[in-house]
Amino acid sequence: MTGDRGRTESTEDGVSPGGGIVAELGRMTGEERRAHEAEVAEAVAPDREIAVDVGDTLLEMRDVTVRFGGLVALDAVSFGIRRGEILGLIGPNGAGKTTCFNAMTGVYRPSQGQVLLEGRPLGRRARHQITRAGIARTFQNIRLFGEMTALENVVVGTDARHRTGAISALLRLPRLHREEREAVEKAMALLEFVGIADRAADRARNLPYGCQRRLEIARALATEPKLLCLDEPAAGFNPAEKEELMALIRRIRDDGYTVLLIEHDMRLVMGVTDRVVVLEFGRKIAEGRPAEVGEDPAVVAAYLGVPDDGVA
Ligand SMILES: Nc1ncnc2c1ncn2[C@@H]1O[C@H](COP(=O)(O)OP(=O)(O)OP(=O)(O)O)[C@@H](O)[C@H]1O
Repeated sequence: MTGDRGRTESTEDGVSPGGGIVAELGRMTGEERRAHEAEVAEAVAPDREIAVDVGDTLLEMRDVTVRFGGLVALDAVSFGIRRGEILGLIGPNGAGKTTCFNAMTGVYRPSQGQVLLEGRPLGRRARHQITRAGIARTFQNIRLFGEMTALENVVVGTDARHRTGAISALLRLPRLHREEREAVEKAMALLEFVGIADRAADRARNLPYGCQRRLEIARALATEPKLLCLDEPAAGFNPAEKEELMALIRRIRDDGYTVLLIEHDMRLVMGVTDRVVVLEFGRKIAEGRPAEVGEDPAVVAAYLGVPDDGVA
């Protein structure tokens, strides 16, 4: 830390709200732009070598039961999420999808069973500890800091990774300055990755709905998760926006992340996922490749009469 003291880092140099970067992008040639995009991808997913291990189980739900009083919201549900895949979690309204997310992210404690991340039980860890352990999520109802800029919302996400303690922060030691600058650079790269760098300086509440959804994803990615859980990220999107979102989710996976996707829109689920788990009334009724699961009679029956908002 003493070695850092000689540096002339200032917090100002990183805290530009992003307008400069956007103008710079506009001036780039095609080749410069591609090189820049490669740098951005590198900043966004520094751990992309994890893709080498595609296939081993990252998270395991082992006989997980969640009860609310007399209601069994999840009934001995077991499935694994493999590293490097996009797993779809689908099922009619009230099937238990969000409860599954909540059990994974520490919002609810399973009444029975276990959630294991890389073979280790999450146990009674608090939500922030689970974020640090590597699970990030977005919400069905967007939850952003409306008065903060888009950039600030993502910087807040990077805080989960910071090592600077309260004393360093109070004394404003050099490591804090460095971390602040790195956080802003990383946040800018993430905004670019999700396609909203030009809105970096806008307050979150003033962003169009689609940008807010993308911002939530950027903020979740800022925690450098091993597992990214997306709860109905396409809700309220038109078909063109859904296509763009699917492309983004694939890019996230291709950059080395593992994605769990809750989605109502069957077409979206079938088009983007590697595997699908289907819940109905808190029970797992099917698991497999999207094409197989889509033809499973139990799944077809579960979805009969359920409007598929993906069909235009
Ligand atoms: N905090 C809670 N208290 C009581 N019951 C709850 C609670 N959360 C969920 N439930 C109930 O548990 C069941 C599963 O709900 P959950 O929200 O997980 O379903 P879902 O598949 O995500 O549905 P949707 O697609 O409508 O979001 C439902 O019957 C729901 O009413």
